[in-house]
Amino acid sequence: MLKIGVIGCGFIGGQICKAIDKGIIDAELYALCDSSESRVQELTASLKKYSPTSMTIEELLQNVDLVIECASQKAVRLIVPQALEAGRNVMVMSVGALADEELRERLFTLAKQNNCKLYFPSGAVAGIDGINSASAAEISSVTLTTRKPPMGLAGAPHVKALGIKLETIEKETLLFEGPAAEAVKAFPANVNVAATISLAGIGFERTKVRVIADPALSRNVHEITVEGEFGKLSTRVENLPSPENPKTSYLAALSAISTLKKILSPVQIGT
Ligand SMILES: NC(=O)C1=CN([C@@H]2O[C@H](COP(=O)(O)OP(=O)(O)OC[C@H]3O[C@@H](n4cnc5c(N)ncnc54)[C@H](OP(=O)(O)O)[C@@H]3O)[C@@H](O)[C@H]2O)C=CC1
Ligand SMILES: O=C([O-])CC(=O)C(=O)O
Repeated sequence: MLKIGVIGCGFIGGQICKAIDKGIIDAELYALCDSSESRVQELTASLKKYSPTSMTIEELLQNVDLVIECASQKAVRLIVPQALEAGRNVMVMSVGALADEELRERLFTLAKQNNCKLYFPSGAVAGIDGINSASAAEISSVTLTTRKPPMGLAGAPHVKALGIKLETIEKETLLFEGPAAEAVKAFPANVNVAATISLAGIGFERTKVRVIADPALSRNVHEITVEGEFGKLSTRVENLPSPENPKTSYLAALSAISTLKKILSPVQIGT
């Protein structure tokens, strides 16, 4: 049975572990790692079937078949190269880290050299399948518009750097407009989806992103528009935010669970 190690025991990590524990994913939950040991213990205590071992990153990488990163962009830079060097397959949630071209090339080269797979779930958006298909021909434009309740954007470097007072925003306000390469740095915990869209489509410089704070919203809304030789594609998802981490939508965790099921299934549906 596939041994899974989860790095990051927050909302997404917790949902993945619970899905494995319930038998929704036919794999063994072998190890956990988090910067906070109490978070590991709390998650382990909530499980019924598995009692994964709390490990350091180095121990975890030596002991599992598939490493799941659901921690932070910083963690991707630290962990994913080591995991691939150790010959492990890796699922990455903090995809925004791949806006760094040097890191991206390194990870893709290491995956190839070591015959490993890198998985990037669709996350909190719909339409990655369509972008993948469309990219087999010419794509002329890709735009992501993300709308979140203002406090869902709290702590973002862009918000801090500009001194934006989120609590005083009274109407829909455009906070950022620019290429995905900049968006994922400006909002590292909010628009990782922009990175996944960039990887599937026309890259981090040509993918355009708008981030809007809207106090009228209670959901995280992601809209994608793609135009190309295939025609035009538009998707819109109104995501319920996680009650534990309002920056993250529930669908993002479900997409990780669904990707795990796909990895383990002999039947592959969709692009
Ligand atoms: N691809 C996508 O569509 C989406 C991606 N994401 C991204 O996925 C990641 C996980 O999201 P979520 O579960 O909501 O986040 P949470 O903040 O709920 O959980 C992340 C956990 O990982 C821990 N952590 C961070 N860095 C490290 C590290 N280097 N080593 C060990 N543990 C670490 C955190 O600890 P501490 O709090 O102490 O830092 C925290 O406990 C985030 O980067 C998020 O931005 C989220 C939504 C959608
Ligand atoms: O969960 C979401 O709505 C999207 C998100 O935070 C991200 O892509 O980083």
